[in-house]
Amino acid sequence: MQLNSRNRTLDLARPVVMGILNVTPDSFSDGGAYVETARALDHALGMVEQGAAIVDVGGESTRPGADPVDEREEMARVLPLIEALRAHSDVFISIDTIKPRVMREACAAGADMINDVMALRAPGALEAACDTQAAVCLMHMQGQPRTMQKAPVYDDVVADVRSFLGARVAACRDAGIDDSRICLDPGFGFGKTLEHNLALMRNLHAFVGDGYPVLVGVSRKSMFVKLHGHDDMSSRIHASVTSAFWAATQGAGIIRSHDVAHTVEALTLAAALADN
Ligand SMILES: Nc1nc2[nH]c(SCC(=O)O)nc2c(=O)[nH]1
Repeated sequence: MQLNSRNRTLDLARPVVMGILNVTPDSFSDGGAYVETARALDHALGMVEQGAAIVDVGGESTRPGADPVDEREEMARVLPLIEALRAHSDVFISIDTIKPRVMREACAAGADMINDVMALRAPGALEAACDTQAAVCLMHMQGQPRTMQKAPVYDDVVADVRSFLGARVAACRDAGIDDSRICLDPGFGFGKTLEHNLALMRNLHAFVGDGYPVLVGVSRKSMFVKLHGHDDMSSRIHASVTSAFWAATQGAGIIRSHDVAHTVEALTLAAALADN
């Protein structure tokens, strides 16, 4: 299994880690820590050193309740970092954005992948993904970040999310985006209760069976607070790393994580235990 962009191929024979780099003042987990480009670059290169195969750059927080950011501000945050990172590393760079203009400018600056929590539904997003020839991650979200956690409801969350992603894949094909550039993501915490998230985790093999690399993003998310009945960062990190191990055993291809070194270790153990 691999993921192609216009001039890079990501080998997914074994699951890889996508290191999260939020250059946003309000990101829930590390908001504001890496806003200056030099510090952000340092952190990105550190994650590469720890074994990240992808660095996911985000300029707009999509945590529940987050305020939207205009595209000029978002580009001001992400483009200097993408340019600097491209100049210092050949790591796969993804841009975590829903805005077509930001997609285009980020790819022109050196990004290889568009990570879109709206699955290219914004007007112009499919065209941007097609024209840039970037790899794309299509993620499921029910509703909008500001309100998605109010009362999410599904007939059958696994079937509903798979059906949505299937429809988005069809839209990508119609737009001329090759299957080899697509990965899929159930969107943990994006319009899901704890029970919905657990059902999706339990059924990751079904998503894997749909034939596209599966990206899993549970890192430091509040679903673990509800599961464990208490909230501290180390507890969220332990649960995230354990989930990474589980996802790897179920065939996930990409694990999105704030804690790269620990997640790389979990995937190394999963590979060692697999009969491959
Ligand atoms: N593909 C993908 N992209 C994401 N961007 C965020 S933003 C909130 C956070 O960093 O937890 N979450 C995800 C995720 O789960 N999947």
